[in-house]
Amino acid sequence: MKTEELLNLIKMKTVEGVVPHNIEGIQMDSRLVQPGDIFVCIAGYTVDGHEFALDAVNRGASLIIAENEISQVPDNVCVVRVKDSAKVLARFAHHLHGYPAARLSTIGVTGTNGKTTVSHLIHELLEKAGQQSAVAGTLGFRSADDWRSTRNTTSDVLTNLKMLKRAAESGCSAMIFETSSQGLVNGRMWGVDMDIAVFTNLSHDHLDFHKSMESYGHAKGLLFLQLGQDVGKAKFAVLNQDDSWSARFSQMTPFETISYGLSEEADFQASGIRYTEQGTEFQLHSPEGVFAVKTAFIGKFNVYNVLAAIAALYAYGLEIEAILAHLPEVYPVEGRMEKLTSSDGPTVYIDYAHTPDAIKKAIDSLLPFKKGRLIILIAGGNYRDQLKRPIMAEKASVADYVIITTNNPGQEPSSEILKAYEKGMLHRRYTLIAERAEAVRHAIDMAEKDDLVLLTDKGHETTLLVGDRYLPYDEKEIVLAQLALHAAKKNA
Ligand SMILES: CC(=O)N[C@H]1[C@@H](OP(=O)(O)OP(=O)(O)OC[C@H]2O[C@@H](n3ccc(=O)[nH]c3=O)[C@H](O)[C@@H]2O)O[C@H](CO)[C@@H](O)[C@@H]1O[C@H](C)C(=O)N[C@@H](C)C(=O)N[C@H](CCC(=O)O)C(=O)O
Ligand SMILES: Nc1ncnc2c1ncn2[C@@H]1O[C@H](COP(=O)(O)OP(=O)(O)OP(=O)(O)O)[C@@H](O)[C@H]1O
Repeated sequence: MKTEELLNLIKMKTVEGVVPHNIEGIQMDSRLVQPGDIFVCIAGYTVDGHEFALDAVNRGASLIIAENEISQVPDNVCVVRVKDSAKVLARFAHHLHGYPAARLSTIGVTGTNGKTTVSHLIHELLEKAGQQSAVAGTLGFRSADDWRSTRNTTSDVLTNLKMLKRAAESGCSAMIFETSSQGLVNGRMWGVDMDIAVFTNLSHDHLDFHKSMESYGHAKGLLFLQLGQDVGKAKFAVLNQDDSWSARFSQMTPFETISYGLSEEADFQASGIRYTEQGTEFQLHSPEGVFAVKTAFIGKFNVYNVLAAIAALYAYGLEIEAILAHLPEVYPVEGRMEKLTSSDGPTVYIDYAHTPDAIKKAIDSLLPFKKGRLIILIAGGNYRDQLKRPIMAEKASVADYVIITTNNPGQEPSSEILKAYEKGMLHRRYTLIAERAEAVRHAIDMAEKDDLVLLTDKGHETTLLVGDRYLPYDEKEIVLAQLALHAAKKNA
């Protein structure tokens, strides 16, 4: 592409050196630069991209976008000084790649809990309705049989563009993005003009990053600004009627709001809910009438997730009857209330609950089936949101027995992690076990046949960060081995 065409997109700039006639591509990581590329210097949280400008030049970058002065750049390389290089990155990259977001419907899902579940439900139901779809989030990028891991829940601008292009080129009519608050604040979604924005819920998390609930809520609200202002288009905000943040998010967009929840005011309302260990049934009150709903997802929080997905698909244009016809065939993703049993042992659930609200809701979802004790394992680590730890322990205290352990302790001393959780305990029926695998084995070992064991915080993850190393870790394998041992002991 002609360099001039790109440079004309921005006004506030100072151009130094020789402007190359054409440019080949654009990178924000010097290590990926190819000859003829633009390198954009981003001041990160751990390092400053400006420090890698010379590395990029050595790899063939012909144009550098920078906020600060770059010294020692050869005369044949052009340096364009701008106010905000992250914004320039988004504008240049989307222009260079031909705006792939405009070639399909984009659906963003935000909220503290439920993003992966709702995104997965929307993706699966679209596919079952015969619409090719792609999804990007905590579990990576997925489109048909193409499944790739990603570093973040919400990827950087360039990775998003790659995924969008792949989805558009393979014929997808929709792409769903899990949009984390950090991703929104860092502008990782800039340039993606959203068609449907979905909000699940907001509760305590990530306060190490956002500092207050007010700024955390503001960050989530940025998704609704990404619907834009072109009221000539059919766009929708799908909001949780029962979460008070929804009213504020509705004010951020001119587009129609479709609400869901358990309260009667919701456009998509669930009533007469019946919980079983196999799934959930309820009556759906919708703009198209009342329907019977059957799903394999358990617990009240999943009623919300299912309603959010139905409302989003209605906004997308599917008929409610068609959505519901396929719903019983959709199963939860790995590590979300995943049930593991053995003939004479306890029932074990592996779950990804890692916020106080998720712990409470995961427990609530199991209480209707509790015959014996409920044993819960809670954990955290790596200096992540330390304020939520005692609150998680407080919520976990509803269980009959609590095992406090670590998850991805990283560089943080395990004893400090355990102490922080211990502070929130409301009773003395708990134990502290620093090593996670040992804690999991202990939870199963102490359980009887009628007991329920809820293991939280690990979910689908397959590694454990200890020190600065990611070690292989498979919670499911540990559980199955321990259940087998439990059975062998019983039969001995
Ligand atoms: C704190 C934070 O948000 N960090 C994100 C940030 O990284 P960073 O600022 O540390 O980047 P950096 O390593 O300092 O590098 C700065 C610049 O120098 C460049 N560089 C670096 C090295 C080099 O040799 N050459 C070079 O050019 C880098 O490419 C980059 O452009 O930008 C990166 C690229 O977008 C992200 O991958 C990274 O997420 C890290 C891994 C992370 O853990 N983030 C968390 C807070 C997060 O965002 N989590 C949410 C999920 C939350 C949830 O739902 O639970 C998420 O969306 O993942
Ligand atoms: N609607 C909900 N309300 C409260 N808790 C929920 C809800 N949906 C899921 N959870 C809980 O949160 C955990 C994580 O679910 P999910 O992966 O769908 O959320 P997420 O927002 O994508 O999380 P993350 O962004 O951290 O990956 C689940 O294992 C469950 O315990």
